[in-house]
Amino acid sequence: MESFVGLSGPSNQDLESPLASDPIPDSLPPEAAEGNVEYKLKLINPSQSRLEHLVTQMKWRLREGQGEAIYEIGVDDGGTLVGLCELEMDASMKTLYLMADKLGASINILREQMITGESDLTPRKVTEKKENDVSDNQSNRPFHGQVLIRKVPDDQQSIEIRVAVLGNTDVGKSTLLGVLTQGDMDNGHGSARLNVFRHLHEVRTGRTSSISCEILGFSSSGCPLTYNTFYTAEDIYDHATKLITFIDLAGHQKYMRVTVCGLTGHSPHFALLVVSAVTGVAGTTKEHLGLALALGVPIVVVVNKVDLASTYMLQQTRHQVEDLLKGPGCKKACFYVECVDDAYGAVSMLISGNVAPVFSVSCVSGIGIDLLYAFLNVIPPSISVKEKERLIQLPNEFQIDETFRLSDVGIVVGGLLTQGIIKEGDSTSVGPLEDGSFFPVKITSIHRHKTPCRVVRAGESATLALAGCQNINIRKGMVLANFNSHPPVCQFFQAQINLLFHTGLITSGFQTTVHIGNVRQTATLVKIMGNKSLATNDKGTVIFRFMKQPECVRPGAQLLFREGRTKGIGQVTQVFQF
Ligand SMILES: Nc1nc2c(ncn2[C@@H]2O[C@H](COP(=O)(O)OP(=O)(O)OP(=O)(O)O)[C@@H](O)[C@H]2O)c(=O)[nH]1
Repeated sequence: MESFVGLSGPSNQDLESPLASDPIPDSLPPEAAEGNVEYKLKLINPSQSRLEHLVTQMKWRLREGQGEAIYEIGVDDGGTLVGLCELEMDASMKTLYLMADKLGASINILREQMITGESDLTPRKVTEKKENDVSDNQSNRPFHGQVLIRKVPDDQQSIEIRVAVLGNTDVGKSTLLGVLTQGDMDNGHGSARLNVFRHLHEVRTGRTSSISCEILGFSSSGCPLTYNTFYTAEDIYDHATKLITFIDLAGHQKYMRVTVCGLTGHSPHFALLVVSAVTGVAGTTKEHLGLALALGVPIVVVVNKVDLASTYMLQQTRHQVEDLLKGPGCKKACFYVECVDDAYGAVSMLISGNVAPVFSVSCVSGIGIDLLYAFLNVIPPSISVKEKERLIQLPNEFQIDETFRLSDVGIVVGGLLTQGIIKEGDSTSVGPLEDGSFFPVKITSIHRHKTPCRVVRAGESATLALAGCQNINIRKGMVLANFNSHPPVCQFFQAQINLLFHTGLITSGFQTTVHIGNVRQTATLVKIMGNKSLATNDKGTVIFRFMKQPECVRPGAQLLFREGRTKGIGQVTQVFQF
């Protein structure tokens, strides 16, 4: 484990010269056998058997991308942008439409660009003339096409991505979500954020204190579906082939606990780290970045409020962001997204892990918002299809992070299904109770995004109405699981930790708030293996004991702990079954 930027205490980051952003590559990396990206040099007049093979291949790429595949046309397997003349490109696109049509998939042309030479802007000639070449009598202008193919898997309503929104207080996180999901600009005085707030005191103070989720849909042609055109979340959910769920988190230090819970409990695929162009990297920015990195959540930076910043200010902020991202534990280069092509290119860079895309936007003038939409339309889930399928095969486990008692429905719980599949009408059990036991319950109805549905699969969040548990005290941190599958309930667990910051030494008896998934509880450090104490940056194997009730914790789960300025991260290595 490395020490993480922003979680390693209050020391100042080293301010060296800014890291230059990487130039856009002239060729693509070689085609990967796995994944959802396929390179095709050309697709001209295929025979029937070749067409069938191409359709099977497209189906496979769509499965790899969990419903989305990217086709790069005019590119050879090695990644060289060879290019096609206009007629070849048209013929290839016709074949691509035919292939997609056979699968009932939609096609969205992301870009069709002319390939130019490296040193000058002269279009590169297609040098090789193949047997099937139809380029005669055509201009030799070679094109490269990038196409998004989308087919929502039969057992899903839409392709879903969860995006956490992080950043210091007042940088415009709630406003940005308001603008993206409502489709209307802000007035600079908080008009756009009103729909995102959950509590009256948030409306009064303008400060987020709780976690709120907002959805943004995309149609199969890539159009954003917002409340500007749809009245309800249900309408958006019904019409979207892709759905982004934003998790708006609190920026103020006072609500850091809520922010940590949102990150650990909602398992976001990506995080938008919002920075104000005016105030730069300030307040909780570093700590939020550190939290996301510790949990392995890929980061996209959004520099907001560019309408208020002078060119000098914006440059200063960009330099600060570059310094922050190249710091220890992060080590990423910035990629500034300036046009739609960059927005699409930023996706593969984000996935490579070494680069963080940086958008510059204004929620008031609307600058850069279209680029964010373009990017969000094409981001893929950050877990592989194999991992998703593995999780679906496991016994059910639904992590509860919200509970409600509704007069007409009874007890309703909200949370994330981390493994397995649950269906309406299933019998399961809820726990652990104070004595570590589970209590049988029935799932009477399921809602996703305020819409009724019958099935939830691993990786999806939902709200479930439960019957048979009126007298049970259901709390956040509990799980729904089939008791026969022996969910790992423990009071004591072992973890490998990295103490990121503490003013002195921690020894046995030290108490801290531990976050593991939806679990948040004070725990006592009862033993440090092979050592008496740990200081800042020390790593060690320790045993924790939950102070109150036992919890359901799985070996391998990531762990965060904090108490005042003390911070640490780690991984559960063993649980001592209750
Ligand atoms: N001029 C301008 N003002 C903006 C922009 N984005 C947000 N604001 C204003 O900035 C203020 C703070 O915005 P919020 O969305 O509440 O900020 P936040 O990051 O969610 O703050 P917390 O909830 O405390 O974490 C509001 O008055 C917004 O109108 C922008 O791009 N330009």
